[in-house]
Amino acid sequence: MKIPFTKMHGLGNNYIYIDGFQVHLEESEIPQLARKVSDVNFGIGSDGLIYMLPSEKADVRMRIFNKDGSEGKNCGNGLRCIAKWAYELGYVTDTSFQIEAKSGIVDAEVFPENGLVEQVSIDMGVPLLKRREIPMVVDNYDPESRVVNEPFLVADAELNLTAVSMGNPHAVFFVESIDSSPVEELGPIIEKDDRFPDGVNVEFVEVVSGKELHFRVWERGSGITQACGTGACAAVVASVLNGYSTVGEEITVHLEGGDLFISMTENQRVIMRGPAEKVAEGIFNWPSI
Ligand SMILES: N[C@H](CCC[C@H](N)C(=O)O)C(=O)O
Repeated sequence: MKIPFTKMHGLGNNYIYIDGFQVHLEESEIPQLARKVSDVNFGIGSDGLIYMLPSEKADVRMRIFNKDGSEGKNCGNGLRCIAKWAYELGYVTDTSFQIEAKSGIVDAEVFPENGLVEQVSIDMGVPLLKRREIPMVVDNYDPESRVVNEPFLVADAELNLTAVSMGNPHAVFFVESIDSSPVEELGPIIEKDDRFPDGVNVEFVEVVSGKELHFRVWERGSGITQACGTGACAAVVASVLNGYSTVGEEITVHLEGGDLFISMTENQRVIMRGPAEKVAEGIFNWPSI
């Protein structure tokens, strides 16, 4: 089976995109296809696969699969690239429209120039903050309680956890210096920690000021990536919860691949603005299983 694909990235967080308006994938083969296309040696090379589809609830639907084949519930960089792609392909004609992700529906706005989209704004909605919503194991905690600057001991390290769900789970740790943050050492351990029954994306954040954060990430199912849109949103929410940042102010998040501009509104909605870039188009030879 020859599958047309487009490779796009948001600040270096890159995926292989397949247009489900044109290509039908068998449900059972998608995880293996995601693993295959993500493999830089035996496939194409990416952080995962994103499948754009028609939606019955919104203008277009996004399904995201990590490098390991697991399906994510949301993807900020993916949403911006889907918004770009859907507009440029003519599946949407307005510059404001809705995208359905597994975790819910978001409002997207594109800013086309000569029919091409480079910048996208997404209203990511309201974060989920209750321990049971992250989700985290509650044990002897109140399931309705929030997890803000809570001691979190792991692998002999004494960290302080702020947990945020942007439809997908994030463990945010504030550190003195992003350059010495233990992403490689602790990311894979925390990702699979039993306290997170669905696994977790792991972010380390250095506060430069209330309006500027440095950020590194170990993504659930993909490992270290150059950027994580939902993670950057979670970092901003965590910064507000910890009193470093202020609601209503736009915060610059410096990720390894570049900057995202994120604000949390008075009614707790998280607005993310940033780039979406197309790298290549091609045909993937997929021996249907
Ligand atoms: N690894 C994430 C999905 C991708 C999120 C990230 N690439 C983004 O831009 O938000 C998860 O399993 O929840």
